Amino acid sequence: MQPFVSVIGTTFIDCKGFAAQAYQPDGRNLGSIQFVHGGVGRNVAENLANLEVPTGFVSSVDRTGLGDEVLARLARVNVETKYVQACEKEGMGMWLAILNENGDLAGSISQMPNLGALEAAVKRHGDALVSESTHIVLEIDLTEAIARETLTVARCHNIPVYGIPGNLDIVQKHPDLLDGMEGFICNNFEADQLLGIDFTHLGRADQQAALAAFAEKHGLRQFVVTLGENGSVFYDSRTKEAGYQSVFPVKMVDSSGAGDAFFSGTVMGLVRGLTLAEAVVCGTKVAAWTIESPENNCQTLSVKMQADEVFQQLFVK
Ligand SMILES: Nc1ncnc2c1ncn2[C@@H]1O[C@H](COP(=O)(O)OP(=O)(O)O)[C@@H](O)[C@H]1O
Ligand SMILES: O=c1[nH]cc([C@@H]2O[C@H](COP(=O)(O)O)[C@@H](O)[C@H]2O)c(=O)[nH]1
Repeated sequence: MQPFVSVIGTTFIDCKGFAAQAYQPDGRNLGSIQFVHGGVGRNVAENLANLEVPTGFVSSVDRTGLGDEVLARLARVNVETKYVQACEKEGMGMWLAILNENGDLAGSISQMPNLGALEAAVKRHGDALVSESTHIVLEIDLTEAIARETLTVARCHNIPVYGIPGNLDIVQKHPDLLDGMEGFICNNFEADQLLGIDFTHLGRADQQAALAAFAEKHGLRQFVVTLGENGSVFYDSRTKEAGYQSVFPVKMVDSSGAGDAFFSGTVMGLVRGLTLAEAVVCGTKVAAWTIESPENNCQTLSVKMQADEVFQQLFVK
């Protein structure tokens, strides 16, 4: 059966400042400033489409030229946007970010969109959109109602859900949302908060044991924690497979979007039937390509060629 992944999440416009020299928080910093299409959900939808996974996006945008541009860019890579709500205002969030001279995040401020229109759309169309999908990707920190409605409908239709956090606002208060989820991927700082331990500073074996304990407790099938330049650790509670994946070397341009890209590559692998250990290799590759680009996504054509290459060479047995 041909996969179709529906991504439920936010659209942001990112304003990124790149420091040309050593960034000084209190001083004047010369560099370049760019507006880039962002938002965790939008980034993942574009990445999945670039990786040739048939994808739909469920979100809200502003009824403005900028909103039209977001939809046009997604249409160019064949993302289905029929469930995207056009709002008079506050349909899209904004993310102001400063990247230091090494491409690492030096500071940021987020302005969330108003999630009312998306919540209403999920209530109205949830059943239809889930029944049109083989897999769901859910940005889990939107509103509790969006998360619960999506998970309930997906459970009714027996459709697997992969979760990605935003600011941990919702999942931290309601960790039961992870119960029975197919997959969840977060970074080590989010794992510190969610697991309530100093996950970041554990050794690899203890990190894997902590993932296993959390996943088994929540009936979460696959749990991956990314560790920035130190790679990622993962656990699959069905196969009991635990492991560690190191990074591919990169020419750092902009680290933002790396987590979304890692998530996208891993989900692409899982949707294509790879094991979790194989899928995190795809995630690691897609993250590396994204880090080498000032955009939140890697370039379409090169992604298409390289993703296909990776898949063919490494995993088609
Ligand atoms: N400096 C780096 N070099 C190579 N790969 C990296 C680097 N930083 C991050 N990555 C890749 O991106 C993934 C996600 O990065 P991370 O910083 O953990 O996520 P987030 O962007 O959510 O904070 C990592 O698991 C790794 O595969
Ligand atoms: O409160 C939020 N801050 C930031 C983002 C988005 O997160 C992305 C950065 O992702 P990462 O965490 O993978 O670096 C940016 O595109 C930005 O728009 C978001 O959705 N919500």
